[in-house]
Amino acid sequence: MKILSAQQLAEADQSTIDKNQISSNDLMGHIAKLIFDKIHQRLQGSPVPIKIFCGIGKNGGDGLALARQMIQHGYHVTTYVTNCSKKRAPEFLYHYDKIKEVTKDWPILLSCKEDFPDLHPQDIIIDAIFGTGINRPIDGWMADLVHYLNKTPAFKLAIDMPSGLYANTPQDIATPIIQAQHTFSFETPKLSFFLSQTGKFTGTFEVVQIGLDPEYMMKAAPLAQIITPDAAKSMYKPRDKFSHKGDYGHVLTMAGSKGKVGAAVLSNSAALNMGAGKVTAYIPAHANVILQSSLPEIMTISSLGENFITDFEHDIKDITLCVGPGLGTGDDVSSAFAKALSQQSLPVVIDADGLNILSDNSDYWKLIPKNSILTPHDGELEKLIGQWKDDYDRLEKAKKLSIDKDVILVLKGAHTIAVSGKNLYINDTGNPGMATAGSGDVLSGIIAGLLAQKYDALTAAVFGVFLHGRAGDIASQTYAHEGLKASIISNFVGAAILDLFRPEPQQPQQQ
Ligand SMILES: NC(=O)C1=CN([C@@H]2O[C@H](COP(=O)(O)OP(=O)(O)OC[C@H]3O[C@@H](n4cnc5c(N)ncnc54)[C@H](O)[C@@H]3O)[C@@H](O)[C@H]2O)[C@@H](O)CC1
Ligand SMILES: Nc1ncnc2c1ncn2[C@@H]1O[C@H](COP(=O)(O)OP(=O)(O)O)[C@@H](O)[C@H]1O
Ligand SMILES: [K+]
Repeated sequence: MKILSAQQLAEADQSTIDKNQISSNDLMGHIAKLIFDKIHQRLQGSPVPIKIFCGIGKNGGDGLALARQMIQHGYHVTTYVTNCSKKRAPEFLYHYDKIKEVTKDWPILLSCKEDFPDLHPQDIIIDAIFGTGINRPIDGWMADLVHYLNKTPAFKLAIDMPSGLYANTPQDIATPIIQAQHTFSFETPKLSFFLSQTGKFTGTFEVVQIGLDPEYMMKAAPLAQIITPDAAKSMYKPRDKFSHKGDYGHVLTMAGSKGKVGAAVLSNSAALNMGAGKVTAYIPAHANVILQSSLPEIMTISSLGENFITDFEHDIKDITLCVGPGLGTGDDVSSAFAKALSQQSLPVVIDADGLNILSDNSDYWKLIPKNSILTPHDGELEKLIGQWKDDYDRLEKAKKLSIDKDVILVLKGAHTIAVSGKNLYINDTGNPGMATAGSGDVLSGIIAGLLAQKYDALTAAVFGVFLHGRAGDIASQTYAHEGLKASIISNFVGAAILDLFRPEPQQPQQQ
């Protein structure tokens, strides 16, 4: 699913109106009905007090159109209008007028702090103050209103976006922004929903397909794409009946050091769980027994170094190299890392200490095969690209590195983002239970497992991240977030694959 900018969404809106010969007012009425249906499905006519706060732009118009639907269906609605400017959108004025048809209670105008209504914890607050048209921080008494709404424990539902949040440009998050519990986002989510500084303001979010012009949507160059379950499913390659293990590649991991052999166990085991035909662990000598007894399915090659890998010699052909988990960064390890890389021509996976070695030895960049996949968390990323000003700067710097070095970056986080040149692929699976030691090692093994099975590098990165997160989601239904461990996530990779083919849950019937 494409993520478009606020400007593109406004153009798509205009193009829809132009082509379908639907007026902007009617489109807004249509959207209000879609949102009403979703709210009605949950509230089922409950007499809970609903307070809708409307701005004076189109977002406010959406709020007024929704208020009309809700009043018509017998909900207890009070509508407020933030009277902050004389410059009211025509759509706002139209729906402001239309509300007269369903109620004698004219919307209450708010112009200063003294006008703020009493709020109660059981109220439902609908935020339709600003949407994608916000162009500066909210200030004055409107800032007080946002703080006032944020202070109440009442449930806050944002229309299109939490007011105050920008869709796709940097902002100071200390400025007033509605903290919503849930957001209905029109047509696509906005880029800010997925970034660590701004994503928290939406609460959970849901995309409402409002039927914007398909031609515009198809042609528009996205800011980023979200990997949907359907997209992930289309990446899957089923196995051939008459295949053998040689058809599914050979992962060779270069991982582990004294005290961090578990990292090697986790990445090797994940490569197997992902379906690599063969897996060999290249490890420090002391780790041999540990690997052989914990993973009977793998083969091992011991380095001469007892506690660290100090060299790289093997006689197997056509390997997919996965290097870095728990490796250490000493001089001997670094030269073994360089030697391993210099023997590769196909994409490799570089994680953890592999990335740290690379940051310390810029001349090693030339050894990295084109389309290799680098999987930094933010600490490792900062060493690679330097400090960033904000989340958008982080993405720009990552794009530059990806282009300059011809590699794919997997920026790990709550929404992991794969960066391939100027293209961004955002992951929407996973949960905070995955913030646990070793879950990144599992990801590196999964991606290497896919590369070995001849998934192209970008697919291996994007699909691997999707499956890793989905495995964590399915496992957390049994283990809760707290009980998730990296090895459990790894053991649920198969369940994540099966889940790709689970039938869609039936939507409840509308009344
Ligand atoms: N394609 C789409 O995405 C569609 C969007 N619609 C709605 O239209 C919204 C965008 O509408 P608008 O462009 O009218 O924008 P908004 O409703 O977000 O408000 C913009 C108005 O507020 C003013 N303003 C901006 N920042 C302000 C601030 N900090 N303090 C005070 N005033 C400020 C602007 O000058 C402008 O007058 C979307 O969020 C959505 O709710 C739908 O109704 C139709 C389809
Ligand atoms: N809050 C979260 N929500 C979803 N996924 C998460 C969250 N926190 C971490 N993860 C995922 O868990 C993994 C952690 O990797 P990493 O930090 O390298 O851990 P380690 O070094 O312990 O292996 C990444 O894939 C990351 O995307
Ligand atoms: K809003």
